[in-house]
Amino acid sequence: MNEVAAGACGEKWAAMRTGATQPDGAQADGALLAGSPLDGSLASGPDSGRKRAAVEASGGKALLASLAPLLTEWLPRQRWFAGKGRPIGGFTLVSAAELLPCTGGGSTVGLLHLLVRVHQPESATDDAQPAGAAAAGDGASAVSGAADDGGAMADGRAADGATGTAGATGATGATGATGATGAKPSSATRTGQPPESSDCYQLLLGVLPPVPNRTTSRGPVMEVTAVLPPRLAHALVGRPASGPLRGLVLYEALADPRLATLLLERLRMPGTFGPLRFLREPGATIASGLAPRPLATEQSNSSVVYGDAYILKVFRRIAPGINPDLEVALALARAGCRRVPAPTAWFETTTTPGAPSGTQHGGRPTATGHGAGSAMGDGARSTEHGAGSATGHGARSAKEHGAWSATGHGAGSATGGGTAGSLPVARETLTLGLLQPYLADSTDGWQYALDHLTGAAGFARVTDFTEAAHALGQATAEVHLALARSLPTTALRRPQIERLTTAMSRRLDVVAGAVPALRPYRGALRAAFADLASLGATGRCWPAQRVHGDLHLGQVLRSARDGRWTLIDFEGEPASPLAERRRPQPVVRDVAGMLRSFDYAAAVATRSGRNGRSHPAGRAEDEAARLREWARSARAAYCAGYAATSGYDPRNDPELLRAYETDKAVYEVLYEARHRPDWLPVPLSAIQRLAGPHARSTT
Ligand SMILES: Nc1ncnc2c1ncn2[C@@H]1O[C@H](COP(=O)(O)OP(=O)(O)O)[C@@H](O)[C@H]1O
Ligand SMILES: O=P(O)(O)O[C@H]1O[C@H](CO)[C@@H](O[C@H]2O[C@H](CO)[C@@H](O)[C@H](O)[C@H]2O)[C@H](O)[C@H]1O
Repeated sequence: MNEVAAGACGEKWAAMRTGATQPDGAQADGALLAGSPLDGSLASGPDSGRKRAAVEASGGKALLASLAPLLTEWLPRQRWFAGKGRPIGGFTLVSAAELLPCTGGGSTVGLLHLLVRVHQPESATDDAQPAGAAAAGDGASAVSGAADDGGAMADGRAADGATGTAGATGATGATGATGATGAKPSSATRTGQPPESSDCYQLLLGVLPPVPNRTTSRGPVMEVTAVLPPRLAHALVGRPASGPLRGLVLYEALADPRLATLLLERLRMPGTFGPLRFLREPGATIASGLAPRPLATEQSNSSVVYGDAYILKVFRRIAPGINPDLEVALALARAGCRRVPAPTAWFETTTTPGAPSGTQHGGRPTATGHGAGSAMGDGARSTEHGAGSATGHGARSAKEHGAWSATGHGAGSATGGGTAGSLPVARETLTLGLLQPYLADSTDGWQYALDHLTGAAGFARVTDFTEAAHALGQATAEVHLALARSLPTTALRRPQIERLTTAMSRRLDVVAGAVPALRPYRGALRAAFADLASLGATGRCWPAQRVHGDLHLGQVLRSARDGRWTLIDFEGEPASPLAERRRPQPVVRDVAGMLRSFDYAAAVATRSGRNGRSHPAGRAEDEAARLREWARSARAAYCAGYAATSGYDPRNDPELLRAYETDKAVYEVLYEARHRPDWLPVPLSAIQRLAGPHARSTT
């Protein structure tokens, strides 16, 4: 099995395959496996393409083929997997790196870092646009120079409608394998194939070595007896039946304190490791020896808390470009805003434009196109960041973005055979993880609100929450003011408002196409967008700026000590393309998000009942009225707090607010359908109300 070695990367995988435990009990050769972790030089250099090609032909392909059945079964069960309800058609290996050697010869656990593109048949939901952001495009362009066609595609899809196969490059990986964007439905249909889309996910897998369980005259024999200890049983991914990791046990690495600790160590001592770069904010220090614990909470990514001092968020669905969670938090922290936990450290990788086709398993072969587009394929406007490393992401860096956006990732692959370097496609940073101070004495707003609503000890009075909501409005306004000072601002005039409302309507159509329960309300909901469009047509103009983008009660932390609110998670709507999330938008977008969240909390409390018990029939109505009143007073207090700090009361913009609330509820229908189907009735109950005859008057 050594014959595949061509370049260090290939050798590595060949060695792994040689050394991997054989099912027949043949002895693994530990010496072959004891090499140091993959060398950063593999990620670049003159012959990296040759190495990549070799690996694609060998280890990467075999690895992916062996992981495919496991991932097909395991991924849909993950909270963070955004493709629930659609079959998985295939995978592309975007990058692979051993943070710890993963072969079976040693006695210690391995750690495998993967970026894997998951191909799924297209559903109507894949066309869903984040309406608010799309509309601000013109304004954003005025600042950043980015072109705006009002039609950015969802993550993972090429922008060019003529693209027959998706553009493909990869994050520079230790395997050098590349990822492929999914083909657009229209083009795929043209090729006679069912349309598909794809998303790139970050996986961190622990690799458990086999244990010696037999001794012969030649020494101990490794057999496939590796079993996860009971404390990690829930983290099992599976056991590959073939390939370089054949017979080893793979599991979710973040569940294992040893492996979670290793990640923190990498962040403590910044540097390049294979395709990964670990960076630290200048001046920040990170203590060692902090015990990790995975966070068990409702979230779209995966987080680990270290010794109650730090929290590391490992992003799951990876899009090209700096993640706004890092970008915005850095900008705010560097501008002196104390309402966000200042980023301490982060890790990232870089896409490689023009790399050869990816290592693909399953799905259609055409999905690994040869275009010069990005493997991460965030649509035509996803290359905004240029080659800037995360260290260069200063508070004003957004003003410099946009230079490459007009080239469009999809464009290079229009022929299905764009050549590397033939287009000025920038290398892009992909933010993979973010370490921030952990606010141990805090409760997130969602829990805090539910405690009030369900009458948990000390939280019984409905009125208690209004004070907190007022303070939350003030905190939101403070952050908005700081964002307006630090990052680009613009104005939304008639054309942008038209685009905004068109995008909102389009998102409504797409989500209704995917979630039948939404369909009966479509016409009535559209009225909210039409009212805003009419106002825009009269010449009304709204300021736009960088905002949080997905503000809700789960994104705010309240200190138990002094009631102070902190805002977290500036990632924006995870289901929306990154380029759109980074656009200036009206602050009302965030306000609407929070107002929807008060409604969500009341609806969830209604569903679960006080203290988790259902109500006697006679009291159910009283209780529903109490919860409605809770949401109404929280809403009023929040807006009043916002006005007190900023001088702008969002309630004075009822059309804008209603349009954004409606759009948010539509987004929530899609989000819940994709991530938490059980929760779908929550946004649907709001949809009913927003579509009802009183909707205009209740804003
Ligand atoms: N700095 C922090 N301090 C304390 N808790 C935090 C911090 N950051 C996040 N959390 C907790 O983790 C949860 C998920 O974090 P979030 O950034 O929203 O993740 P995701 O983007 O995956 O949804 C939050 O609701 C909060 O409970
Ligand atoms: O926190 P994320 O950035 O991952 O946001 C996504 O997931 C949220 C749920 O975790 C989702 O928020 C919805 O549910 C919340 C309660 O769990 C509620 O507070 C929000 O108001 C509601 O929108 C969010 O929409 C989604 O983007």
